[in-house]
Amino acid sequence: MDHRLFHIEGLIEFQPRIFRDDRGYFMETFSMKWFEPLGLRPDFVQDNQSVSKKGVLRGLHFQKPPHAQAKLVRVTTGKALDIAVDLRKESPTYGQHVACVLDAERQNVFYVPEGFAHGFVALEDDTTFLYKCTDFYAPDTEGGILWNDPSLGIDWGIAEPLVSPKDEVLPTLEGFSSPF
Ligand SMILES: Cc1cn([C@H]2C[C@H](O)[C@@H](COP(=O)(O)OP(=O)(O)O[C@H]3O[C@H](C)C(=O)[C@H](O)[C@H]3O)O2)c(=O)[nH]c1=O
Repeated sequence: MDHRLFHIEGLIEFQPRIFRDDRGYFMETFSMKWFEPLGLRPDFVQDNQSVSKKGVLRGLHFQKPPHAQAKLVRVTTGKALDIAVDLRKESPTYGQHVACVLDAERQNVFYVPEGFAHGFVALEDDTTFLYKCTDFYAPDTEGGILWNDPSLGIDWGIAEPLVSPKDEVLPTLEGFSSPF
């Protein structure tokens, strides 16, 4: 299992091995063996799936403690630009982000620990986004950051994404008090 770390501590991109043959392909899409050598053992309790048209942007979301979620995200059809923003108050990279392109060709997988706002924009139609979460859905604890907050400096690669009304009114980082 190849993996890549980033300048923001805790974020990991995994590249599972894809066994292709004349039938198609086989791959392991998650294994705790990816995490144990890194000293991690995330307790995933819920799987989610969404399908998005090209240009749909979902995020930047998080759940507040005690229902904060670490996520393991991947794309099984289409392509997405995935974004994780560090909201850990004590982190030297607070407010910084990592962008990771997820696509059905590479079948790469991105791990986002607790303490991050997470979102993605679909770069192709019918982008199927799957993710494992380490806590259950807790709508009363949902929070978020505005996707185009200038202070984040995120290049989403799409000028006018399709954003839900709920996401369009999320707060900017300025004046935001992180719960992490
Ligand atoms: C997240 C979630 C939602 N729902 C229901 C609530 C709504 O009636 C409906 C759509 O929810 P929402 O518009 O919040 O879906 P997204 O905008 O894709 O939200 C996700 O967007 C970004 C990418 C994330 O990382 C989060 O996991 C998640 O917030 O599904 C559930 O029943 N369970 C859930 O875990």
